[in-house]
Amino acid sequence: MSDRVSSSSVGMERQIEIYMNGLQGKAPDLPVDPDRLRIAAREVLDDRAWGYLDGGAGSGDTMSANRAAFRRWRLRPRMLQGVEDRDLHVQVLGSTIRAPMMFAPIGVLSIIHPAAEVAVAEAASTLNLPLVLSTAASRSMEEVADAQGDGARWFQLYWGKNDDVTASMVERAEASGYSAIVVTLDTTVLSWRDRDLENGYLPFLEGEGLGNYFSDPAFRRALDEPPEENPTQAILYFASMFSNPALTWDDLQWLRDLTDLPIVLKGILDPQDAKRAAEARVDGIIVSNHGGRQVDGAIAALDALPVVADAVGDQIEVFFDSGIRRGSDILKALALGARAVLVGRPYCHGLAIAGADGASEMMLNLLSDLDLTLGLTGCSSIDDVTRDLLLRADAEGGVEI
Ligand SMILES: Cc1cc2nc3c(=O)[nH]c(=O)nc-3n(C[C@H](O)[C@H](O)[C@H](O)COP(=O)(O)O)c2cc1C
Ligand SMILES: CC(C)CC(=O)C(=O)O
Repeated sequence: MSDRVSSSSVGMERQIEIYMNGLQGKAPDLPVDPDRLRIAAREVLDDRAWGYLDGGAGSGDTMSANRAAFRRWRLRPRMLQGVEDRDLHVQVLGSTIRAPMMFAPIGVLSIIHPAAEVAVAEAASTLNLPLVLSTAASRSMEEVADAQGDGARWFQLYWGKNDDVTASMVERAEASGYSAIVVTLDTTVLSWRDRDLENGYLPFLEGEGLGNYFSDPAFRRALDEPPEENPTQAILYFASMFSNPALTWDDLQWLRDLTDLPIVLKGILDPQDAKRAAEARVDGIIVSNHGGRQVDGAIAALDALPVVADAVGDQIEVFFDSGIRRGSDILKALALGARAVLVGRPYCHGLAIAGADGASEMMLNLLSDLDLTLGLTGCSSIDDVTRDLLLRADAEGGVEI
């Protein structure tokens, strides 16, 4: 038995900080409840930016399904497991990270906060959690890398129609210290998005979120005039080339030959695709439906996770996003086969309200919730989180034991 009389952890430290502030009459800067945080973010954003951030494809059915899927799994905690010292570290693509959580790639953050991706990089640096930076970042990937310092970062690639631009993006990512290329597969075209269509709004068409393209030498070479002199031409060129619906599995070899960095495919939902990814010698996959933003009526990402994880076994690493809001959601995703999860909209809610501090506070709260829930279920490390922890619930949330 341990002879220590007190224990501490990121979760307890955060609780104590919040309760001590409360004693002095100081409320947390952000709502702790992710649903209330979302509503608070809505108050500070204009209708068009809000519609873009919060919206999904079509009816929003898949966004709702993402959340509902978490409720169909219940945790069965174990007692007296000696959980005083908890270790949240995990190995991803050969590196150790502080906890199985990352900032998901979200484009055009200039519509959420003027400091955009630079603020998110600062938040990632403060918390020592990895950032996955979008190709459609409002700021150049080099500026974001400088803001993050030596923290872990991956670069998300929109593999477009101009091979020179794709190669240039990958070279720049290598040169500025990004340690993996995440290729997003589920956005071959932009989906039918009711709210953006009703608002007649796409941030890119107003020049938002193109800083990383506008700073790219190959992108600039493809234009007759520099984007500063003729933004309209640059924007239209971006819209025509940013993605490439003609790509097939055979094209992956081109990318594999282009870089020695690990490659992770984002947007996998089908076990056959997962197997193809393993055959294609990529290093990982992200089970994701893009936060319900692409295929209206697509299956919940969490429903896809266990089948996909089983299909690839230990051949490649499996990550997860779409609908993560709470520590228990992360535990469920880990138990169903994910090595780590990506968090999307919630950190943007924090960013909208309080910039870098808001994004880091939201992620710290989630990290704290994860730490405490891990211990409360009887686990001391991420390796302890196995499928035995979960039971499948029926539609009413009941469980047959
Ligand atoms: C406003 C917005 C922009 C996004 N931009 C990108 C992007 O540029 N590249 C990408 O791979 N995924 C993008 N995504 C998808 C996220 O990376 C992630 O898959 C999704 O947000 C996860 O779901 P969640 O928001 O429910 O956590 C975007 C999502 C949102 C909400
Ligand atoms: C289309 C991209 C540039 C941004 C994105 O992934 C999204 O809006 O979901």
